[in-house]
Amino acid sequence: MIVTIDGVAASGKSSVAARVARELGVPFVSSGLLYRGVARLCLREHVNPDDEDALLDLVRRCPLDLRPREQGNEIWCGHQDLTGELHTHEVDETVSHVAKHPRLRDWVNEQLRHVQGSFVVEGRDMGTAVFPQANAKFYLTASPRVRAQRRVQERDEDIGEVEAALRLRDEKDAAQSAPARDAVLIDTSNLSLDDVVANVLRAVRA
Ligand SMILES: Nc1ncnc2c1ncn2[C@@H]1O[C@H](COP(=O)(O)OP(=O)(O)O)[C@@H](O)[C@H]1O
Ligand SMILES: Nc1ccn([C@@H]2O[C@H](COP(=O)(O)OP(=O)(O)O)[C@@H](O)[C@H]2O)c(=O)n1
Repeated sequence: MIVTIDGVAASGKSSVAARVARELGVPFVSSGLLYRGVARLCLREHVNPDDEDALLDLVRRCPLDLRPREQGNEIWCGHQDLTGELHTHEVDETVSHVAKHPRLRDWVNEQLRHVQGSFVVEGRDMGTAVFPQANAKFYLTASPRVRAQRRVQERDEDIGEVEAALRLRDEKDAAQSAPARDAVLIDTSNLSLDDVVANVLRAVRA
């Protein structure tokens, strides 16, 4: 069984995916971490994120390994764990540049299609481009203000700046962020995490 949870930045995708996967007893997979991993490598190796050929060369030289773990996904590059370096301001600013290239997206999607068995997968285009055959699909949204409030609880940053950055990333990610026609849309603005998880599980089990 494959369950896809797509949605805009900070709408709750990874938190919901982790909880739903635990309830179903299956792994969860965070596709955004592969894009974040490429962005991290770009920054480290001083590669231009707008140069698709250079990005493809980079992932050939430093292949990234996405490891689904119950407590959270990990990204490794050879023997190096990059997981702790993926949610920085710099990576947030770079990642949408990396994610706009079709051949780089094909490379990411190929990694994701290697995942076997049942799983919950979250991102932007999991229910559309990558797993159109999924058994259940969800698309999470929330107002930019609410999403910014949730982010500042995790990181000590200015709420206005966080909201502006989220809106900008939504714009840059718009091309790959359309909900699947058969996805259940959930506006999480006025829902608790428990409510969202309960809604998703109810629909999956129906
Ligand atoms: N419905 C919700 N109500 C309250 N807080 C939530 C809700 N959904 C997510 N959160 C919190 O918002 C933050 C961002 O959620 P996260 O799962 O990281 O979003 P995404 O994966 O979409 O970026 C997390 O701290 C999470 O606990
Ligand atoms: N399936 C996906 C997942 C992420 N992404 C890109 O990767 C970035 C980071 O995704 P993420 O899911 O880790 O980010 P948040 O939504 O958690 O902020 C997004 O802003 C997109 O640019 C994508 O294009 N397609």
